[in-house]
Amino acid sequence: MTNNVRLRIDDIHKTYPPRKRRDPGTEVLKGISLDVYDQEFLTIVGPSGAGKTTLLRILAGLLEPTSGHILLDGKEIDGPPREIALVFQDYSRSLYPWMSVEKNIGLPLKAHGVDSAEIAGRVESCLKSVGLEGVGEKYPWQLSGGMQQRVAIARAIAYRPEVMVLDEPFASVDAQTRNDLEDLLLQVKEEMNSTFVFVTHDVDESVYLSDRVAILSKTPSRIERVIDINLPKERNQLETRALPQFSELRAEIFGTIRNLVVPTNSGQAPEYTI
Ligand SMILES: Nc1ncnc2c1ncn2[C@@H]1O[C@H](COP(=O)(O)OP(=O)(O)OP(=O)(O)O)[C@@H](O)[C@H]1O
Repeated sequence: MTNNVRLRIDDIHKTYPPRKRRDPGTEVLKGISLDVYDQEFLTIVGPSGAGKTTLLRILAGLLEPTSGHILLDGKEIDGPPREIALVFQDYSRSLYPWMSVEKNIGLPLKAHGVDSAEIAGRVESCLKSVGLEGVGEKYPWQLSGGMQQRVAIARAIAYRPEVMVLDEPFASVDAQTRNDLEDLLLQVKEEMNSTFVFVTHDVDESVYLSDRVAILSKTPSRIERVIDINLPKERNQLETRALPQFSELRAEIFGTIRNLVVPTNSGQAPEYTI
């Protein structure tokens, strides 16, 4: 992580328009400001429905904010910038079932005019990076869920993005695959020096992966807190998660979210899902 700001989220407000008469609309984001530094891994967590996906879609240029600005390297974005690659939770919808794995990975490159020899080289090396050598000619439906999500990650990294934006990418895979994919992301980050913006419901995952964790408040949301994850840079599923600082950080994040959902003096049992 450097001190250079890669993405600036500047006073973003978002109100979804009314869906029917008398509906006042849904105010989701209320003044979100946050700098994302070059080469950092920033994770956004918060109560369910806090607007995490809304914020990611805005910063990837897929959704217009009601007001505010997103600056990438100091320039305002007004559509999906080519420097940003996206990975969503639902890999079954993000891969085209009628295209082979290699065609799926090469598609965005082709769309940007990269020549076919270069595409073939990048597809091969990215499949290798995600541990899927030799599956290029298969179709997504011939692969397990975890493998399909690896393909989606390979497609994003083939693009060599400056910024990778990932919305709960591991929510639909089993626990072991999830841990493997977490380590894969950290390895990709090291190799590519990219900046990562990640959303998860899993507090432990946020601590394990991140340099910083931003916690959104309830809707209409603001940034409630940003927590520095001062863990050793080298992460390891067994050792890192066993560190006392790891437990302290997760307790701090859980505590912050719990207080957002149930006031501490309410006497109620906490009822929240994140
Ligand atoms: N297109 C839309 N039109 C109207 N309201 C919407 C739309 N998309 C999302 N919302 C509402 O905005 C709020 C925030 O949704 P969003 O999906 O951004 O939250 P989230 O924090 O990602 O949720 P979750 O934690 O459940 O994944 C929710 O109340 C949702 O119902």
